[in-house]
Amino acid sequence: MMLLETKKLSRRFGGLTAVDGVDFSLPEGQVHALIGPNGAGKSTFVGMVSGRIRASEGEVWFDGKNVTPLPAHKRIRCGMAYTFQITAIYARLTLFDNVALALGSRNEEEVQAVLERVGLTDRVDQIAGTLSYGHQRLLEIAMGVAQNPRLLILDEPTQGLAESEIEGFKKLIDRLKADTTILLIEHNMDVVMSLADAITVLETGRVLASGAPEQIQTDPRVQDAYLGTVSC
Ligand SMILES: Nc1ncnc2c1ncn2[C@@H]1O[C@H](COP(=O)(O)OP(=O)(O)OP(=O)(O)O)[C@@H](O)[C@H]1O
Repeated sequence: MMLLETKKLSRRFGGLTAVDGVDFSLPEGQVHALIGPNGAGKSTFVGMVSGRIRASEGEVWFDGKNVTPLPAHKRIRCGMAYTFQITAIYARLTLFDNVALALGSRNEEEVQAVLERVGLTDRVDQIAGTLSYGHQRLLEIAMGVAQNPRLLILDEPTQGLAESEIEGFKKLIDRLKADTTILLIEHNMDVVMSLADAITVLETGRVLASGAPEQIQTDPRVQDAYLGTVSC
């Protein structure tokens, strides 16, 4: 069954159509990467999926229900979680408090179990703002997985990470995908190719191509528009 579907989803900002009639489906259990050049509409698309941005037209279906009219907090209750391009942690609070807030519980075992999933257990009492940038991003993912989501949306999770942290991130996604369907906006093609079961390429708000990584990598339209490889 499809966990997430969008039907002719569009968003206009004044005269600009940022997302233009996107049909998209994501089966349960998949890691699906959304790629495309800057301004292609990726963040606007996931904003409409999560309910932070209102759709101009079209529908979002989640777990067999039309969630288009639901505000973001109700979609979270349905099982969606997301992290943003910019980190959204409580910088003055400890890791424990950050995760406890996301969990809605101060149960020590539960908080530790969440931190364990992202490999931050040894920093439970540290003030979040003093973490390295890479660790702050991991904490943010921890706050997303704390809700045990059916769908985890990650908007450019590796942006600003060091090479060594990116390797750790790939292992983290490998572990998380056993329990969670993942929609990943990502610019790093190495990360996309090693993690994604399927890829959708957006260009000027439209789906340029969608399919398995091998298919996308060799698609001449994608190479021309995005991957920058010369094709004959
Ligand atoms: N609130 C807004 N008001 C006006 N225009 C907007 C707004 N949000 C996005 N846009 C425009 O919509 C288009 C798509 O933007 P969006 O951020 O969704 O692209 P993106 O693919 O996520 O880009 P990037 O990779 O740079 O994050 C861009 O032309 C952008 O300038």
